[in-house]
Amino acid sequence: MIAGLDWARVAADLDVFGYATTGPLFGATECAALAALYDDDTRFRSHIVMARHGFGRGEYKYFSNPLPDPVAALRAGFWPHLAPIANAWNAAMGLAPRFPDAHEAFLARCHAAGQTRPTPLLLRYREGDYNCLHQDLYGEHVFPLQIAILLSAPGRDFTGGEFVLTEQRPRMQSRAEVVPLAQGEGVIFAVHHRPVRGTRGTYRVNLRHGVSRLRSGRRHTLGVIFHDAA
Ligand SMILES: O=C(O)CCC(=O)C(=O)O
Ligand SMILES: [Fe+2]
Repeated sequence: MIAGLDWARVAADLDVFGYATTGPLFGATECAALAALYDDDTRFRSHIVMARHGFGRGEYKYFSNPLPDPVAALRAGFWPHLAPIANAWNAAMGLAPRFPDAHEAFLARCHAAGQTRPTPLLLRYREGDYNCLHQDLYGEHVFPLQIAILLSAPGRDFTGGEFVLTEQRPRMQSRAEVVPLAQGEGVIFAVHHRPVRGTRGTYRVNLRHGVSRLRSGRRHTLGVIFHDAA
């Protein structure tokens, strides 16, 4: 399913918009099974109630190792496709880090720098909940792309609760995008910066992502971040 994506389209969308949708990655049954893990506290290393930190309203939990098979499979499966894009982005932005062919090798680099805690997470929102615009940076080592997968069915399980991205361009006003997702679909997006070609060369734009307020229902998401956390 990952290898079967139209990777030329994904790479082009990432370069033009800073994000790309994946089409369905999981069916409704797999989505429900992943969302149901939320209540199994043996699977997680920490639980964050967003309102306590000023992050918004709603909650999330970071998985502990070993990651559930589908989550580990997403990290390993997307990596070989995303690493070349990330390398091209860092080259264009004048950032030194380059990413190895195997995700394990990048994780070893994170771990050696003290970023040892796994970052994939499950999020749960209820009516009135939202996720403030943010960036998932957890230390010096950053993989510039991440994925969020919608596990709930929009319109049926919840209304509102749109995935939003903003892009802050140097000395210009910010631009917003709302990303429509189907149940089981993912969005690949820039964690922090992305390169944009201008008339005077390439510059970096700063991205943030979040979720607009749920009008009704309940929404679960799976977040896949490729760097581990300090
Ligand atoms: O719930 C969402 O769609 C966004 C989740 C998120 O912030 C993330 O996966 O990093
Ligand atoms: Fe996030």
